[in-house]
Amino acid sequence: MLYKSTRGGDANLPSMDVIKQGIASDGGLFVPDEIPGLSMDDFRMLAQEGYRERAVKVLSLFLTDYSQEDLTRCVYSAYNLEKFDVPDIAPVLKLDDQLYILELWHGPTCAFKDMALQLLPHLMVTAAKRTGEKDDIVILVATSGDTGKAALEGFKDVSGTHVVVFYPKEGVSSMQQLQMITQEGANVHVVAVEGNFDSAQSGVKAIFADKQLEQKMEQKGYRFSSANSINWGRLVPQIVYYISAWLNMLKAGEISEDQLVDVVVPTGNFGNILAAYYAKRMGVPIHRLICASNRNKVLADFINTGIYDRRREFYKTISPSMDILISSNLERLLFELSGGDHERVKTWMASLQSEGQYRIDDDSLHRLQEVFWGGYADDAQTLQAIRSTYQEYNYVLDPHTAVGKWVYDEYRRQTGDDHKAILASTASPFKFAGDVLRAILGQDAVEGRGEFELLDVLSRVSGLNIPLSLAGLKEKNIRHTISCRQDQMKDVVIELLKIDEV
Ligand SMILES: N[C@@H](CCOP(=O)(O)O)C(=O)O
Repeated sequence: MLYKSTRGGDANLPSMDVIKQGIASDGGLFVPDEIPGLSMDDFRMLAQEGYRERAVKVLSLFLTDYSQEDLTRCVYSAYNLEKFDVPDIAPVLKLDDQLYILELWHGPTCAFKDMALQLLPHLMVTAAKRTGEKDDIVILVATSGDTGKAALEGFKDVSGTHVVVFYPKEGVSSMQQLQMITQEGANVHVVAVEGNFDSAQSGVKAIFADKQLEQKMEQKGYRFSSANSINWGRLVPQIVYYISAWLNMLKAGEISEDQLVDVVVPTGNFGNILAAYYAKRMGVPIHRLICASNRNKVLADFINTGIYDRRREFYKTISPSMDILISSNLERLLFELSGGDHERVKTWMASLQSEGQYRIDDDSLHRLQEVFWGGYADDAQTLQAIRSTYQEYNYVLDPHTAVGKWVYDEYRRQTGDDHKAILASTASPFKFAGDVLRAILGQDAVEGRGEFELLDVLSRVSGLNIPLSLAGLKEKNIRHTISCRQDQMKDVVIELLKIDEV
């Protein structure tokens, strides 16, 4: 399987190069030349297997230059009980006869990002080794809260790699910030950026595009890569869990082989729902992909109108990981919708850059709306979804998953669609204990309580254990205090890596 850029530049690259590179040299994103399929016989066989075997099978279809032994080693090193707190890795819980929750937060940082970022370091190091890479890989990450910590945890002390994470100073939850600024490891740096996630992501992309800096890096024996979902190595592991969720339901007799299901994904950067789209293209009988936005509803508006317009107010919400107005991965979907027309993709992306908006053609919009449905929930609706789900099912949602629940209920109300649905649950409620408790118990229960006291209260209310990685933060020292403006990010990287020193 070979890969090419959505913008027509790089082509015919094997997956190891694509994973090492992160982003294409023309600024586009790497996509596979074709999307492999799974037959019903494959599905029947995989239904009898565990998460790891399913992962090896799916990865082997996309990452064809990796040997079976390498993929097996990578997968077994990533998904095990030292890293995840349940043997199923990504369990599916039946909420009622209609809705199934795919819990993606049983990894070390309590967010769905672990599903890919526990694996990516192994894929990256294997790629470096097998291709005879001489340079150290410097991974730049922009985060709205979850990717940063997951990347730090995945890559910490991985030899031959360095990680620099940029997060919006006021734009992540207190627990997310604490997770990042206490990060240990000799090869990691965490930097707060003035502005929002889009500032951090645009800053990182500008650094990737800086050819002069690239040359200086080369002289120092460094090359850049990404751990965001712009890197194809982030997306493939995410396809696995949608396939696995459907297989779990099939095996449990909750659905039959030809029964279509809907998939609901709360998303900001569009990577998570795009992975579900690829799962559908591979043969999982998915009916609708329901894209759930928070008040920053640029994606929901796009799906409903075909106009992507980021020229709007940016809101800080209680689902901060989705506070995003420039959704990087949409570019890959645009490539698919346009039938692989990289000239059209380039025009849309250029318009986004220069005008802050673009409109897709009617054919592409029609194809988009055949598969996707978009809706949104504001903070009040998010809190209400947490409260009602708790009251009705005694199940505690985190605010991001609650956005998904609200939008799903709205979708059913508006369309009458009664397919069974899988809701991607993207984070543990303990990461957002204050807002979750405010929804369940009211403001008074939260007032005056510190972050760790809130964890205790949530544990009592939910009957769940506090994840050890979050409880343990109490004892950790703060190690990262640097902050900068977006226009200083490049200098910060130069300084941290000592690139200018002779
Ligand atoms: N929601 C993310 C933002 C970056 O998205 P990614 O999927 O491209 O890594 C976060 O929490 O950091």
